[in-house]
Amino acid sequence: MSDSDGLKKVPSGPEGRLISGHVKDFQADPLGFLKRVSGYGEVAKMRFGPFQNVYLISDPDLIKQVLVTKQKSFKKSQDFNALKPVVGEGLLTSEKEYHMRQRRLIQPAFKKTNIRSYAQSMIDITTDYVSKWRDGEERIITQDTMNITLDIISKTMFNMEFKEGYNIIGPPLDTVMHIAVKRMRKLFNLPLWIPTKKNREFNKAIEQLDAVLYTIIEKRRQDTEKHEDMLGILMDARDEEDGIGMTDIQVRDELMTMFLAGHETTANALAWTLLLLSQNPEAEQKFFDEVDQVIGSRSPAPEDFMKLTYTQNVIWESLRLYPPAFVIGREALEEVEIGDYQFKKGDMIMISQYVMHHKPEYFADPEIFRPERFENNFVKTIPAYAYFPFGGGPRVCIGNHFALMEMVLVLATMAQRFKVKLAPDHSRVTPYPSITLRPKGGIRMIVEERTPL
Ligand code: HEM
Repeated sequence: MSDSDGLKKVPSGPEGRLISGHVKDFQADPLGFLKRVSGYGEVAKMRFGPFQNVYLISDPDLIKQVLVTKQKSFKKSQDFNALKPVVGEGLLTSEKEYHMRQRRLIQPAFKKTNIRSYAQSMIDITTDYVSKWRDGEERIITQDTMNITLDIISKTMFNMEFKEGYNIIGPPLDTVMHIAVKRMRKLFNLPLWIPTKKNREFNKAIEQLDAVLYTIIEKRRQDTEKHEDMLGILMDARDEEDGIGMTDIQVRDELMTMFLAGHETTANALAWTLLLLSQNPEAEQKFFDEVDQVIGSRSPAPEDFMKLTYTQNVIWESLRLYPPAFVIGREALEEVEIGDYQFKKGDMIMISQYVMHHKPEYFADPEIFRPERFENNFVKTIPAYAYFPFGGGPRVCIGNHFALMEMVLVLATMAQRFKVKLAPDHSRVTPYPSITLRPKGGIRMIVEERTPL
């Protein structure tokens, strides 16, 4: 059986507006809207603008088909084009053979053994950062986690120190991100060569970032010493098949991609985790007990990561409730069957980690923060792609191990000295879906000194 759209099974969905379809509903409350739409079934239909059909897929097996088994029939959704002026043809935005080649070249920088060597920087940066915290002071914790993760990515990528890194890259990166998010959300953007105020601001910030990155690359090209940071690994990488390395433009695109993909996601996850721990005293106590038992009063060490198993589960549970990447988009490159559904070339597919991670079929009491649920290989007991904070298939997050290790070590290093609690006059913290899922308006917390056992 097939309907007029050529679909074998016919998805339903909410009534949309005549011209704009569901764009306004999505923009007004992306999370609430996606949750509502998923109620229409494993595949639900929406429309963005007059002609763009969009389907939300909320079944683990169908998700696996899109991300893994039939991934060749899809490309990343068009909204990623808004990021191209920033990240060029970096891993996040490139496609097909080009993407596969870049991924092969970059993968060694993320091998577990290499990530281990970044672990000490993660600990040192956090230790140094929290050494300036004062007992009882109120801090904007979302800003702190952003500073720490930006510092970590600057240091592990090209050995750049925090002040240097943040002062020159932070402000233009903020401008670029702010405008890029707006461009991603709009149905239509004026081309960047039209000199509107926003376009001029955007282009200027990109020029500033480029100036910094090309100077660093140029310096490295002239430097004969071997460097163990990510930039060193990227610049030394040679393709197994043709023996060719990356051009300066490719290195620049990949560095910008790592900055963009590699700090805001982790910063938000850390901020959510600190909030969740402060709201769940039992879990918080278990977490402190583990940190005290494993690390005590000595300096944290990279090997502690493997022993901090409860802390790892705290992170998994936080990524479940507030997945920083809350939705993945794909566009069909050709007619393709997914389960009993047939999609047409140009159809857009949405897959939402936020929706899937809150489903009671897979997660009992889905709104409750319970790190223990991840014990005993829990993820293996639910269908693959019911839980996937880092995506899946050939485009799975390349920084997944890096991020997990970073979050565990940052959290444990902080907890060794401080406990945080929400500022008493704080209103309820709600998620704000920007490119990543941020705590709306930031989080202010009081930091209290604690003494490890
Ligand atoms: C909690 C932290 C993080 C989360 C939740 C996260 C999530 C994701 C997800 C869901 C994707 C797949 C997007 C898609 O399929 O469309 C992705 C891709 C990517 N992530 Fe992450 N990420 C995190 C941290 C990082 C870090 C620390 C780095 C780098 C140091 C990084 C670099 C990348 C890159 C380069 C891609 C593109 C990979 C490709 O397409 O080949 N991410 N990330």
